Amino acid sequence: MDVPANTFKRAIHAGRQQIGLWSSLASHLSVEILAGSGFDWLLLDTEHSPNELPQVVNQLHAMMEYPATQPIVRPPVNDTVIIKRFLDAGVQSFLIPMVDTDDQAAAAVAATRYPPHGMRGFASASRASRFGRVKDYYARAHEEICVLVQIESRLGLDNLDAIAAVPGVDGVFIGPGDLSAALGHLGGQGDEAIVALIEDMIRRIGKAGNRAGILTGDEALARRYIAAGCVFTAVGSDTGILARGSEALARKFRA
Ligand SMILES: O=C(O)C(=O)C[C@H](O)[C@@H](O)CO
Repeated sequence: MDVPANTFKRAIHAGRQQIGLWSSLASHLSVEILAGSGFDWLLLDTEHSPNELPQVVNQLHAMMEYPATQPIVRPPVNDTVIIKRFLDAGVQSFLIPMVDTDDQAAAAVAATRYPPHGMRGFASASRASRFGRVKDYYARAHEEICVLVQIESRLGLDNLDAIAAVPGVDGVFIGPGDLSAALGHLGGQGDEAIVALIEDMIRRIGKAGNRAGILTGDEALARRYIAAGCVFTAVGSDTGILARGSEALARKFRA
């Protein structure tokens, strides 16, 4: 058995646009429904969602029938122990929140590497190695692990170029909500000043030889960011689709 291929990592390194969706419902059933919808990736959020490791394992199982849609897990924090547990559970792509410096980005990469290249703890037979059935797992696991880091603070913005240059960082995601809040535009992800800044950040990430990502539920903004060079683009969320879609249906039958 081979190390499972990370088609998302390979696609963004090849510059192929990857369209994704945010999943915060913490449900393996909703994840299974979304995995068959045609997205390239699903973000399984454990930062802003009551979503814990056992549930994420069930969500990974639910996605296995749809290999064209790749899971990306966002841990609640940039923490070696938490990342280790998700790695052992079989997570191969991470979105690490609130990365402010190149050192923090390097620490996130190191958390996914076995010694001597990092400090990932050794598990003899975890789901990641398919319980020992992937024979060269320890030597090759890093090839199929994708580390995406989030810039979403003023300090992160100041350190953008240094963060984008960190070896092992496969992508730089811009967190529009937290970044706009940090810059005095709380709730203003769509303010033109913020949109223009994000477009410039996307271009800077590309110039640094890295790959930019973003989340926006606004179709026009998503297309602007893709035009600016965004490579992995989340275009909505399960909670948003459910809330707005159910409201629209209810309104159809209200007097
Ligand atoms: O800062 C942001 O915006 C993000 O990182 C995305 C949000 O956390 C996500 O919950 C969508 O609102």
